[in-house]
Order: sequence, then C-alpha cells, then structure tokens
Amino acid sequence: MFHDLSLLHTLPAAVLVTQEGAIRFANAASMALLEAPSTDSLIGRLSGDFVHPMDRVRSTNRIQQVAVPEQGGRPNKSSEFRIRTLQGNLRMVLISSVAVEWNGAPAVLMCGLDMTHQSEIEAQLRESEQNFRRLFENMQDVYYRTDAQGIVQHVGPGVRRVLGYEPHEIEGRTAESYYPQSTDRDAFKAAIMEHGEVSDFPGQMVRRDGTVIDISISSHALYDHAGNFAGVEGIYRDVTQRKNLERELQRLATTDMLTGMANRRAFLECAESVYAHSRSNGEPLTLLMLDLDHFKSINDRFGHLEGDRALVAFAQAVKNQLRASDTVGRLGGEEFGVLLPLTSMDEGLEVAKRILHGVRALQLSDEAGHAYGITASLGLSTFRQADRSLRDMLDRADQALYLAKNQGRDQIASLEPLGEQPNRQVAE
Ligand SMILES: Nc1nc2c(ncn2[C@@H]2O[C@H](COP(=O)(O)OP(=O)(O)OP(=O)(O)O)[C@@H](O)[C@H]2O)c(=O)[nH]1
Repeated sequence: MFHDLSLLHTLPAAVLVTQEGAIRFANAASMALLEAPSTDSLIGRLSGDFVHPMDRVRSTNRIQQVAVPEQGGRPNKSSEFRIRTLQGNLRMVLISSVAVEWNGAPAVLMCGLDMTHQSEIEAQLRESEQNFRRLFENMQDVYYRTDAQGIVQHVGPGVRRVLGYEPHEIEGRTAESYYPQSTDRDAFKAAIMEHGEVSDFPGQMVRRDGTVIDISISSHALYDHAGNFAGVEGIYRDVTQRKNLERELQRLATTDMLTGMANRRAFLECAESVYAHSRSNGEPLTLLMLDLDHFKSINDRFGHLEGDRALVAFAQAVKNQLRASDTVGRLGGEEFGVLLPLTSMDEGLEVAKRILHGVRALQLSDEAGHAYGITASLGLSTFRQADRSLRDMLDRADQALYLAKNQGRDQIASLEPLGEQPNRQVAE
C-alpha cells in the first residue's frame, strides 16, 4: 500500500498516518495545516497532542473505532475538531479516518480539511442570523404573509404585542377575522390588486381583548412564476396613539373651546355638504343666524368671565332645541349658526321660536348673586331654487338678523314672508 507517496504529497487535503497514536507519515498539506517546518518535526509525535483538550477524548474514541472489525475498513464519518498548530494557532479541521496497513502493521490514516475559514463564515452567518432574529422579534411592526385566499401563512412575533395573539393562533386563519369592518379589508384588497402595493394604508383591527386599534399597512402583492396573484406580504403597525393625537388635533381645530360647538370653519364646512345634499335631493333646508342681544353690556356689568358663562348657557339653550341631525356652530363672538336639514320654513320658524323662548327662560346670576336674563335675535332663511350657493342663504339670514336687531331685538326676522306679511318680525 502507498507505494507512490508522492501522490499523497500532492493532495490538497492533509494526510497523516499514525501507528499506536504516533505520526508515521505527514504529507505536505498536513505540514502546512499544522504549521510544521519539516516532516521531522511531526514524525514520531502523538497526533493527539495536536487536538484541542476539549476534543481529545472524542478524537481518541473515533480512532479506536475505525479499527474494529464491524467498521469493515471503511472510513468513519467526518467530524470537526479543534487543532492547535506547532505555532500555537487554533484551526478547525474536518477529519475522517480509516484503518490501513503501514509497513505491514495496522495503522490509521487521517484525512483533514481546514475548515477554519468556513467556520468563521458560519459564525458570522450565525451572528447575523441572530441579529436578524433579535430585530425581527423586537420589531414594532408585524410582518405577515398571506396566500391568494387571504389565509395567513406567516406572521411575526410582533403580533403578540400588537394584537395579543401568539403567531400560531393567527397562522392558518384568514386575515379578515381581525378586521372589525369588512369595508376596510375590501378597500385594502382593491388597492393591492390595483397598484400591486400599498404604503401607510389606514385600517382598524380587533385585539384579542376586543379593543379596536388603528393600524397602518405597507404591503405588496406576491405573484407566482406564471404571474398569478399568490398572496400579500408586508407589515402593519399599531398607530392608535398617532391616530388619537390626530383626532384630538382635529377636534381642537374644529371645536370652539368655550361652548364645545363646531367653530366657524367646521360649521361652514359641514353646512356646505348639508346644503349640497339637500339641493341635489330637492329637500327643504332652513338656516338660522343667532346673536345674543346687548351682550357687551353683560360683559360690562358682570365681567368677561360671567359673559363667558352666559355664552355657554346660551349655546346649551340653543342645542336643547335641536335634533342630532341639525348642524350648529359658533360663527364668532356671540353669533351662532344653525342649519336644519329636511326642515321647511314653517318648521324652521317653530324651532326658532322655541330657541327664542328657551333663551328668555334662562335664569342667570353672576358670582355675587345678581340675577339677569338674556335674549337673542334670530335671522331665518330657507333654501331657494335660484340660490347659487350656501352663501346666498347665509347672506339672507345675515340680513334678516340685522333686521331683527333693528326692529328691537328678541325676535325672529326673515326676508321670506313669515306668516301673512313679508319681513314680519316674530317676537312671541
Ligand atoms: N365674555 C365674552 N365676550 C365676548 C366673547 N366674544 C365676543 N365677546 C364680546 O361680545 C360683545 C359683542 O358686542 P357687540 O357686537 O357690540 O354686540 P352686542 O353688545 O351683543 O349688541 P347687539 O348685538 O347689537 O345686540 C363684545 O363686547 C365682545 O367683546 C367671548 O368669547 N366671551
């Protein structure tokens, strides 16, 4: 055996032959691997001396086992060992051994491949995998993937925090189950099918405990090799806090802080859409403009704070006479607007009278106990076919209010004929 040892020397794998543990032959690659300056520095030494102490027992056992008859002269399965070179460097070597005969006596031939570089790459891969895992586990967003039928194939661990479910409880179910409104899901589906992707798409989801949260989804469609829709992949995040903040900002921007009513901008915005709806449906619509009488004198007599309280009481007295479908807002100062949809002039007049009476009936007193009352003037206008816009109704109500003030206050006026006489004041 091994008549031509030069062949072994040319092998890129390290080859050692040992007898009773001592090295009898070392090829060029094994010298390079063990950083041996010459063959002599290896011959006669115990191969086990080069094995890391932690791996030594395993190494010895494996070498003994290759010689047992059951092994049948086959090499054992390769396994990794830590090897220390003559220079003291550590190497990771993949070694396989086989029982051979060397100079007529039993020997073991070991073949080793230097895996140090490989192991380093693996360690780096492991580390980057661990980093990725950590990132994935701690991600604020929930990663998800569904198939073409909307069944969740995979969902990230972030779902525990966001929805309160374990990933396995969600996987295998349709994503629809977590949408409180099917319209949300339908809108999302339509957008994905149309554009292939969506970014920051708004929606809502129900948590395990039943609470509804606002979410934002960024996803893209998946397609199979044939170009068929195969599902959706993306992330969603809990944006409830942000949405609450936005809602609060919206509320602040549209509400009059003193009375809690819609402010001028919000009132006019809402009135525009009510007007458009009434106009296109041919429905009656009545508008009231209200203004507190001699309000300046209340401020002057009782102070600004008491003036504020009177405004709040007035606003409440107005609201008390309205339906939920009516629109009311503070247009500024002590002037208010009320839009009454599906309300004819006569019906509107009845509401206006009730408001007038309600305001008169208010019994107010300042902090010192001085009692006082308030009255208001109301201007009324109704929708006319010839109107070009809401502005026309607003202008007529404004002029009517001016009329009511001029005619002595505490009354209702309109440019429309109220009762039998045109522009009649109504002060009941
Ligand atoms: N306390 C208080 N006063 C306000 C507020 N907004 C406006 N005003 C006061 O309301 C008063 C309105 O005065 P005027 O426009 O002269 O009207 P008026 O005194 O009500 O008289 P007529 O409307 O002609 O009956 C002013 O003195 C404003 O300072 C407010 O939010 N709080």
